[in-house]
Amino acid sequence: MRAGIVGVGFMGWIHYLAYQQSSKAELVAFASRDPKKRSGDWREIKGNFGPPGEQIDVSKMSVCESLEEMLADDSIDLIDICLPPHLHADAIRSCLASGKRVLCEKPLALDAATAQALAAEATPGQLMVAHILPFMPEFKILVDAAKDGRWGKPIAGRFKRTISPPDWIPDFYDMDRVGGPLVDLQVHDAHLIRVLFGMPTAAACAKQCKDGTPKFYETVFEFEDPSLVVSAGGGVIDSPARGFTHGFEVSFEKATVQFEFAAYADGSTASIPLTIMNSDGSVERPSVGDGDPIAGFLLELDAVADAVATGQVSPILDAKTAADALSICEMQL
Ligand SMILES: NC(=O)C1=CN([C@@H]2O[C@H](COP(=O)(O)OP(=O)(O)OC[C@H]3O[C@@H](n4cnc5c(N)ncnc54)[C@H](OP(=O)(O)O)[C@@H]3O)[C@@H](O)[C@H]2O)C=CC1
Ligand SMILES: O=C1CO[C@H](CO)[C@@H](O)[C@@H]1O
Repeated sequence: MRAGIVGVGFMGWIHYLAYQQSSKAELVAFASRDPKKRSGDWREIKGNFGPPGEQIDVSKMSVCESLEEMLADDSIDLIDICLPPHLHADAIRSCLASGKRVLCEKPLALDAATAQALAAEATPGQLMVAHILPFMPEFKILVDAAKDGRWGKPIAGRFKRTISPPDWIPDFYDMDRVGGPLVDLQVHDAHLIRVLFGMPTAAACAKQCKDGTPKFYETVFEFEDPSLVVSAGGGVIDSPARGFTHGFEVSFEKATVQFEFAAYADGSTASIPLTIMNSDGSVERPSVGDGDPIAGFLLELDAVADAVATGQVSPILDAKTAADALSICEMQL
């Protein structure tokens, strides 16, 4: 698969690193407004995981000033949209109109109705959404187990995702530009909940707001099956001390699976490693690799390349499921 990235920021850089490791997906182009980045100087890119940006070799790539310029290149199979959320819908529509396939970073759009419309406008398999959790080894085991039934059905889940104030993201609480912590952050867990448990029918959400946008919340979801016990919590705490934490405890009929990771401002980390508590009382701690954050993105891009090659899109990348994730976020507004 020959891909071109639009938007060279944190995710553009992380995707770039994953393309370098892929044998299925090749990055052949990128579009950036910034002449420095077009010259290969990506050193000022900042994010909250992975290595810092570097000087990259652009000599074998098609370097564009705009998405439109990249869309004119017939040799590109897929546009990889790494733009801020408020630009996703227009960029996707331009790509669809040019007949390009698209991988768009989460959230698919700023609201569920737009996301559903985009999913409907795309031809089958044309639009995919980069929800990363199901490709991260600690989370992938949940999706694999729900699919193959190794521990029976998933019956309960508690999900947590909390960050410090994301001062590096302009307009974070603006629902028309980023969407705040529900749409920008909890959407990861919302997508996972949708994949594992199906679509909730209602949500009871306790929340604190900033300028009318939910900032910190704890939510219990209802499903058609009243026996499912599923909750998600987190948001933004008022301190830079703990930059990021995420985790879960998910019960299947025959096993409970636990994981948590936290990164602190002093450079320390803490974790509950992936742990499986079997109903017979045994405890397992499966190996999940060396913790390289690029590993999940590599699996994600390879799954996208497989979809482009075969026409069969993994349900994890499905645009309608990504739109459902936004509906789950909106249930809590
Ligand atoms: N899957 C995950 O774990 C994560 C996903 N994300 C998602 O990835 C997406 C991008 O986020 P992130 O990389 O952090 O954002 P950044 O701000 O770091 O990068 C976005 C890039 O888009 C381009 N851009 C910004 N504004 C404009 C504009 N007005 N017009 C055209 N281009 C613009 C810029 O690139 P240039 O200078 O090259 O034009 C900018 O560097 C978001 O949807 C976010 O939610 C973010 C973090 C983690
Ligand atoms: O996972 C993430 C970490 O937090 C950021 C701020 O909400 C998100 O954009 C990102 O998707």
